[in-house]
Amino acid sequence: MSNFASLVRQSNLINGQWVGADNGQTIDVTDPATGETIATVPNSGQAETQRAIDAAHDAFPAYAGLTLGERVALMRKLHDAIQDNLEDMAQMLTAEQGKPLAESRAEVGSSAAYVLWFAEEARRTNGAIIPSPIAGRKLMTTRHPVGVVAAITPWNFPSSMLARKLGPALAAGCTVVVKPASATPLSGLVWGHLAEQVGFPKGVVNVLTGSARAIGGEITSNPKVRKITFTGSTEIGKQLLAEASSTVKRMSMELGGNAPFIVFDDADLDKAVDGAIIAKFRNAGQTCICTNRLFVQAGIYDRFVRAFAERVSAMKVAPGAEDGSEQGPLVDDAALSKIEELVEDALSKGGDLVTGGGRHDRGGLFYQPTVIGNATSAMRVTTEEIFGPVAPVYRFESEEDAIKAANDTDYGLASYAYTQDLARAFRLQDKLEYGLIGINEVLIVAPEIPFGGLKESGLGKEGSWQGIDDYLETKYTCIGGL
Ligand SMILES: NC(=O)C1=CN([C@@H]2O[C@H](COP(=O)(O)OP(=O)(O)OC[C@H]3O[C@@H](n4cnc5c(N)ncnc54)[C@H](OP(=O)(O)O)[C@@H]3O)[C@@H](O)[C@H]2O)C=CC1
Ligand SMILES: O=C(O)CCCC(=O)O
Repeated sequence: MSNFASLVRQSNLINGQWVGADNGQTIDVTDPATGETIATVPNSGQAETQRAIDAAHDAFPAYAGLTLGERVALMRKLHDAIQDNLEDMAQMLTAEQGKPLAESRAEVGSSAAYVLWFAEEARRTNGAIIPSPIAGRKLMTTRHPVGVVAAITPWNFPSSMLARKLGPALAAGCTVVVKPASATPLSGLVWGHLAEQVGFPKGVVNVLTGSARAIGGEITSNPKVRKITFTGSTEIGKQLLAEASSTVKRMSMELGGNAPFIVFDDADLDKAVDGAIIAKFRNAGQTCICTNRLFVQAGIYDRFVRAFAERVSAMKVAPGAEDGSEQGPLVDDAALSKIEELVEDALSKGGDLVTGGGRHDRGGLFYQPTVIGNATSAMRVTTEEIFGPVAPVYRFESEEDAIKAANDTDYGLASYAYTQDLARAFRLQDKLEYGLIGINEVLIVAPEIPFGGLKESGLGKEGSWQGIDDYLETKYTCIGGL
């Protein structure tokens, strides 16, 4: 476990106590690059979840009652603690998730940045004075923390996805129950450790691992939970929305994507290739804003595919902790099998294998960075989230055709386009049905921006001035008889 051993927590944090599962069972945490078990965490269920929710509920009045200055000071300390432990947290992330160390460092750095951003946003949770239409009345709104928040996070960005939820929740004055993904629980449990270390009162941050169904079932049905914030698959998101309807909770959903990456004839070819490499292969393609479909205009298609494939075939595939690794392993066997199926399907339907197309010589969960040319809408990769290092490239003729194809999906999270035509860029802004649009740029996420999907990609925004709104209730008060 090397350097990060001191940060590893192998128990749940419930009401300030580090405890195992009631049944004593554990889940193995493995390094996807080697298959080795690096830790075990509790396999908790409904009863532990109920206790964590009770703890958060009991801690809420006192925590919400802290002065703004006290809350901001705690948030700043949490930010500093993440910065101080950045390298170890990054190594831990790579060990359990597999992404290259450089990407893990960026993710943990961005986690700290979210905490700082929301510490500052807490100062701006203003209410309003409303001009009264009737004499003798004062009308006003005030804003209040929603109460207990449950955060369910995915394995692909186990640190920053939590930062976007814990940051606004704690800044707003909410208390939290966190359920990290079973594949990457250490990067979630460490937040409990750091929160405790910097002085958040017991019960404010609770973290528990275990059965998704049992923990999720308690979270959605327990009336003490006032808000659920989830990042993960659209399938589970829909299930949580349905289950939580019985207790009418606030819901924030960051779900799947099917990002188009459109290259027009007038694009700067080198920049488009650079962008496509990052947008497709970051985290081995396991990012909800990763490019799923590359649409390339006929006039530049051959040159783009040649240049792109050349770069793709030169990528260094290696364990994330190895120097210069550009693509690590996939997260698990299911992910690997799914990629194999999708590639087989695309090739059987006329796809042209330009590079890659199979398991990597490194064995285990490593897959070759892959480019498939002449992709068509009949292929599964057109409608399904690939979540792996496979790039299908489609040829198109006109801007209208590209926009139509790009929007032809139930998803609406991220989209990218390369063009040097300014008017076209603005047309794309209007016409692409996506929550995030990158024109000539792919690294478009930051704490300052509202991250969130349209259509079946989600509900609500994380980050930006909007990111704290979902953690606050607005109350309206009318004072009459003045
Ligand atoms: N939009 C995104 O960022 C992500 C998209 N995905 C997409 O989803 C596919 C499947 O990945 P997967 O990890 O299974 O994603 P899931 O949506 O299943 O998992 C995300 C989180 O939800 C939890 N969860 C799963 N089932 C339930 C439930 N019934 N109630 C409450 N919580 C639940 C998981 O717990 P546990 O880990 O214990 O199962 C995990 O913490 C990926 O291949 C990808 O296409 C996946 C992750 C992130
Ligand atoms: O898409 C995701 O799964 C999270 C993206 C986070 C980032 O780009 O920093």
